[in-house]
Amino acid sequence: MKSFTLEEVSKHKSANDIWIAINGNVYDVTNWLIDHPGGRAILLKHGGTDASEQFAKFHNPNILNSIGSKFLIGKLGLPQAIDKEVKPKEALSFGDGVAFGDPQWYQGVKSPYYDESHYRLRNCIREFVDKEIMPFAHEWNEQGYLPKDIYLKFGKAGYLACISPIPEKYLKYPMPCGLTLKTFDPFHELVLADELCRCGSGGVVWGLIGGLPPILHFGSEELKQKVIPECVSGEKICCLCITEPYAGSDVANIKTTATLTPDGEHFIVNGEKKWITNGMFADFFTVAVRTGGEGAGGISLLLLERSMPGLTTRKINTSGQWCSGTAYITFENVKVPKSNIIGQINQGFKVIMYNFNHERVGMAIQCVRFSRVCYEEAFKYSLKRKTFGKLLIQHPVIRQKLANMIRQIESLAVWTESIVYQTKTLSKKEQNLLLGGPTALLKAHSSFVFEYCAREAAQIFGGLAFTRGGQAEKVERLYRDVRAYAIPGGSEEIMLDLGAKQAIKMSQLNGAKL
Ligand code: HEM
Repeated sequence: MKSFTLEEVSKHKSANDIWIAINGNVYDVTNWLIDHPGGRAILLKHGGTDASEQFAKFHNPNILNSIGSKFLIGKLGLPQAIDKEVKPKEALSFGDGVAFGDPQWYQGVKSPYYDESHYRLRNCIREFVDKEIMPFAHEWNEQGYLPKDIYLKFGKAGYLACISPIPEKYLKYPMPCGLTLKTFDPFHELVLADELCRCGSGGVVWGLIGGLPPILHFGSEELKQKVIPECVSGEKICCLCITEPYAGSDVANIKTTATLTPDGEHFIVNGEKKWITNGMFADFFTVAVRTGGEGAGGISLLLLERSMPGLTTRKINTSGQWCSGTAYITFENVKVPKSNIIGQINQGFKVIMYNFNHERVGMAIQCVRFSRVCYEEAFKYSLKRKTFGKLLIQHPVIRQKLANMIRQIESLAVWTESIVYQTKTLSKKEQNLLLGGPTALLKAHSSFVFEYCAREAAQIFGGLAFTRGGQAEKVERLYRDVRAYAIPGGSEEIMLDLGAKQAIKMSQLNGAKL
């Protein structure tokens, strides 16, 4: 990149030719004068100068990577022709270094859960998110979908294979950062999801994560070959269709029917599904249907395809998660080959339940990072915004808010890691017995913490958090995304109730003297 001295920059300060230096880079903003949302006058006032400090007061630094990149013409060099090479100081921590803005183990605190392979994955995915996702999260949410390109990039880099670890025979691209299925553990999954959530958008995260687990764990080999390779490479998308207008957390009562044709070769599917994540973009639909009598024992899971006549998707306008394609889906006499059944007939409830704990822990992991994002953004802002002659952070009331966020985030993070460790070490049978209750309670706790942090961060940002885009972009968006963590995947109320009921059951099993 070309290098300019500040003296050279200072010669460009008229409306016809205006340069500004920000954070060591030089921008030619002549063509941006008319469009600049902060007005033309302020750019003219700072034309020809290093306006890094003033810029920091009013902007989300991300815009330098998105909008700013269009005007970037070079970097700010030293007055001498040759830049002196400055040796960076050995960083104590990984990331931005904001205490509690990243997990403790990034900042020198010892953890038993992570080894060199997790560090490597963390470093790769951070670079990917910073370059390919973070600068565009706002734009994608506003437009209401993720560009096809990002699925392909994410798939090609191997990350889609890490969401639920996929056997190597289905992978078109290798797992990232030298990982193999053999060395992969649930903490790699945690690191990946956690780092992905730094983008500060539940919509982006859900948009990228598809509904593969039922096929992966219970599909026939033929179905696996048909669906998994293309979904893991990012070419196709698979969604999970359980919830209906009449049955949300009450899964056992779904009404969509699948009736066998007289020749026994096909199912005819009729019914509706609601709030289906990725439903607008999906090529494959794993659909919970009623094939038998009432209740959990009459449910099966079927694979449907967009190309099947009678399947229609309609967009639902939601308050958050704007780019995850939430859909209302109708099935009118959709003819589905019998071989598209996932698992055994009338055993679908087990297939659905099989992944519930995994999904709930995943949501807790996301809530931990989203809470951190809210805290980190508010923390940074409180160090630059002044009110009543003092920085926000100098007001005890603001420090109280930040401290209350930290104590909740850290305790949630530690509990989440502890449960992830159980999923790594306990057998599936032991997990079913021991983890259902704690996982339900963790999931409920995580959305309470997330909601608290989003609220408090929004209060610190004030009016900026009431504005879409700009400095509080992430906080404003996450505040809207919170409901997607408090309701789906088992609402807070159902999770708390399940947790309490499991506590009673476990006490009896433990032989507690009650
Ligand atoms: C490459 C240069 C610049 C770009 C790309 C840029 C871009 C933007 C954008 C996109 C916004 C809308 C709010 C947001 O999304 O953050 C904005 C607002 C603003 N900008 Fe800039 N800007 C630049 C330079 C500057 C400079 C040097 C100043 C000087 C202080 C400035 C002052 C402002 C102000 C006061 C606002 C309004 C803030 C508000 O609504 O609260 N900008 N700018």
